[in-house]
Amino acid sequence: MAGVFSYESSEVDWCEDNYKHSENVVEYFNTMSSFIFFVISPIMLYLLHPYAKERNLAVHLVWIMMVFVGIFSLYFHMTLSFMGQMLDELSILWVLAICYSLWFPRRHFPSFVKDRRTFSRMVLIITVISTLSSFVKPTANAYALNCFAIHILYSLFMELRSCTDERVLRLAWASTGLWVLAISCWISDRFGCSFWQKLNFCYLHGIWHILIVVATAYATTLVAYMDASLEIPYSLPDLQYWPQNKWAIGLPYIVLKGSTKTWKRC
Ligand SMILES: CCCCCCCC/C=C\CCCCCCCC(=O)N[C@@H](CO)[C@H](O)/C=C/CCCCCCCCCCCCC
Ligand SMILES: [Ca+2]
Ligand SMILES: [Zn+2]
Repeated sequence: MAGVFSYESSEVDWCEDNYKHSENVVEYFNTMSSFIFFVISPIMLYLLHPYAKERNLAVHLVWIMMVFVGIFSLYFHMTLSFMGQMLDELSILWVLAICYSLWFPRRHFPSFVKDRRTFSRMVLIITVISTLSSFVKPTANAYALNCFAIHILYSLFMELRSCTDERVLRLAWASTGLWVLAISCWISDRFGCSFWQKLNFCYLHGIWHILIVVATAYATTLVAYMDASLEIPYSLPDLQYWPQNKWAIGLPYIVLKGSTKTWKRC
């Protein structure tokens, strides 16, 4: 049992040289780049709060869980232990499960699913089964997780086919572009390591951490905005960027320009 916590007990080893900068930290840059989760998550919790308050406070679970993904990612790269690998991957699986439960469009529910509560229960059962199956062939987990991104992209494409709103389309392209950059770094670190070692540049997995967190911020705001337009249209959701809306770069978030439920009752 103690073996699963021991340094380098995972079968996965990223391109960055081990113990290059510290004898206690296996992959120094990959470990340090995990701090990006602790920077972006509180900002997103703050920016999404007006939408979460109006729609459902459970929305905050996404970025609370992202803090845990950051903690486990840091622990994994610091030790390359089997336990670190499983915690890192399983926390991502549960973030995905929360996103699907909250935001998967109702009209694409399977015919036997009547409402979101039943859909969330179905997602919960599938996630528990997937959690148990992840121990069968742990080296396949990361590939399975990346397949969800393909499904998210496909669902977004289907949803946005008829969309003409410039700001929404721009956010969708930005999220997709960031994800393409991120996954290129992940794949290149995995399969092109000897090339990057010759160039003495083995930091692509750390760069993936930074890009995927920003891609997640973009994608979660995009799906939350589409959800708000459908489920709470009276609140007149709009897209803005933090810290400076004029530049239309930075972190996207939702402002509610209309009345809230409470006001409506008065
Ligand atoms: C209707 C659903 C809407 C979903 C919106 C977006 C949901 C984002 C969900 C998860 C966040 C992923 C956080 C990634 C953390 C990375 C930690 C890490 O680097 N782990 C590696 C080991 O250190 C491990 O090898 C990585 C495994 C692959 C993870 C795949 C994550 C899929 C991310 C999906 C992002 C979607 C972006 C879509 C853009 C249009
Ligand atoms: Ca390494
Ligand atoms: Zn990582």
